[in-house]
Amino acid sequence: EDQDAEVEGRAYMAKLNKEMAQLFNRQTKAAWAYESNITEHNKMSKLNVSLETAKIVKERWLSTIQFPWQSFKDEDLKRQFKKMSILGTAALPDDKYEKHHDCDISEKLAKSRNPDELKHFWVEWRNATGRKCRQLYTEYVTLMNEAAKLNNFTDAAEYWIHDFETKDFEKQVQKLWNEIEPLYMQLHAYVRGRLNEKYGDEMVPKQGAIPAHLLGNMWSQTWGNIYDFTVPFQGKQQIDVTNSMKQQNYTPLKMFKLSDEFFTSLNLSAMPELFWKNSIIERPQGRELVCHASAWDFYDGEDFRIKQCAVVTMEELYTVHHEMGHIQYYLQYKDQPNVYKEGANSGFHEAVGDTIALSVSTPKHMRKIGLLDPQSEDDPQADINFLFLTALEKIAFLPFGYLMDVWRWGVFKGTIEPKNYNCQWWNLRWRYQGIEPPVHRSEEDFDPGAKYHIVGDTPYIRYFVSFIIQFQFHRALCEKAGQFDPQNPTSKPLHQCDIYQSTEAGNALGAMLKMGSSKPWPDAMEALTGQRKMDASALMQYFAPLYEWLKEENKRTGETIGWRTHPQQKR
Ligand SMILES: C=C(C[SeH])C(=O)N1CCC[C@H]1C(=O)O
Ligand SMILES: [Zn+2]
Repeated sequence: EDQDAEVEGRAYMAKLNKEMAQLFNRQTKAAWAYESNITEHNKMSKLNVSLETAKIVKERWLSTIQFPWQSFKDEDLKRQFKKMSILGTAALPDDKYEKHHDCDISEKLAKSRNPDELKHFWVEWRNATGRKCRQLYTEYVTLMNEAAKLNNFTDAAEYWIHDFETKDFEKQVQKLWNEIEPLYMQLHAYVRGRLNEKYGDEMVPKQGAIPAHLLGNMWSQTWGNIYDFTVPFQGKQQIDVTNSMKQQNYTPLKMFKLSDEFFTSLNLSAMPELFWKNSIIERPQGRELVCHASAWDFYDGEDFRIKQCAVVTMEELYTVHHEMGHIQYYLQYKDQPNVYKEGANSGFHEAVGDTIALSVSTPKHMRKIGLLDPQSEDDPQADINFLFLTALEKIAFLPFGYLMDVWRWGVFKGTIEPKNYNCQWWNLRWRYQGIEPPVHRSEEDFDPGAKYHIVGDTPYIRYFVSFIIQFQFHRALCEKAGQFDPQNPTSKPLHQCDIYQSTEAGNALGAMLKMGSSKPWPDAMEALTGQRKMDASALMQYFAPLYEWLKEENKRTGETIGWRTHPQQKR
């Protein structure tokens, strides 16, 4: 009768996928209504719909786990049952589920060159956000661990890591970081040297950690905003194309159309009419909304949206491509059963747009689309400048992308206790990023809570994974586009590759994206790159010329590599 159970299971799963699609469509609509117009009414209806959805999902889960799916013959049907037998936070009783979805905070970004003003923004932001959330966060951690245990996980760390379907995942990401750390140390030493020149020994000690508020980003997670005074060779072609975009009257819509055209040039899907009708690409007047950029799948195969308060800058042009990458993934796997409508793993979903942006950001491509003077040529110094700007976005990010969930895994496992939340946060920030707070911090503060993803319950290691695998994707696509030769990697440098208009590359990317999560991610990785593991070699190959330059330059100027002194407790 196992045979009958499998036949019945197949019909059951087909029906369940259709029902889940409708449930998720309704839930996503309610979430969109709230996040695009924050009112008490929209908040309550989002919550009610979430509770109703959780109740139905839990009922279906109870019948799903009744099936003897582990003994089914059909591997694909088994995979669908396996995925559907993880209930997640819907396992929580209603009153607890409700509390788990609170403490959402919109975020703004601050940039200036006045250290006192920066310090003010840095401190005030944390007083207005994280500090208020510490107690709630502690309760959230308890609930998350409770939900994890209801799903037969030891704690929420195991539940989150389970998503990557990779045994020894934590070891793999630690190994990747160890391979990249020497490059990060060189970049850190060079940037600290420039900050020391600008702000002096008192504020930026030559051998110490870098004060967090001077790096051009509220969380010191990317350093692109201080490119102007840290660039290796001044006076070269201006690769920050923000001014060109403004001079050419770029609008947010034009930025999205530019990105759409890149995808169609690869023979990938154009954005459907509904996307242009339903998306929010500029901050609307007269209402509160969550401005953190996001891409939405409404699980009906037609309705896909981006919500972004886009402004005309180069940084935002990259975010546009990042979000459009999510939508492209949704479009490519829209015919999969509902249960497979996700990335091969969550890092894949974050990597698609960034991979495209690696081509878009090249001076070669910027000249093609008229944002860079066509006469300007790629002399070796301009080339280093370009690699340096990309490193400020990609290499500077890696320790932050790594430590965010190292801290949270510790919190969920209980190795980081509430009484040490902030102290352990700064220990990790010092150890991995070589930064320190500009003012004294105590356990009255809750600095992790100043980051959207921490209070928004969004895992973060996906971005670390994305920043590694996007270079593997880029290398494979460049090879297919005839713009990189693995036998002779320096003949066509990887960082100068632009896959624009290559249908070979686009077809290969599309084939991987169409899979959704229907196969374990190593199969998807292999389909595009021929590799079955995450591998830092593509990233190291991309940045090799910069790495060599940094080592020579830091030796020439006698920079100390690393940060000797422990965080001085600021008065
Ligand atoms: C753009 C998004 C939405 Se999925 C984002 O949260 N990112 C993209 C890169 C890192 C991370 C962040 O902003 O912290
Ligand atoms: Zn994303």
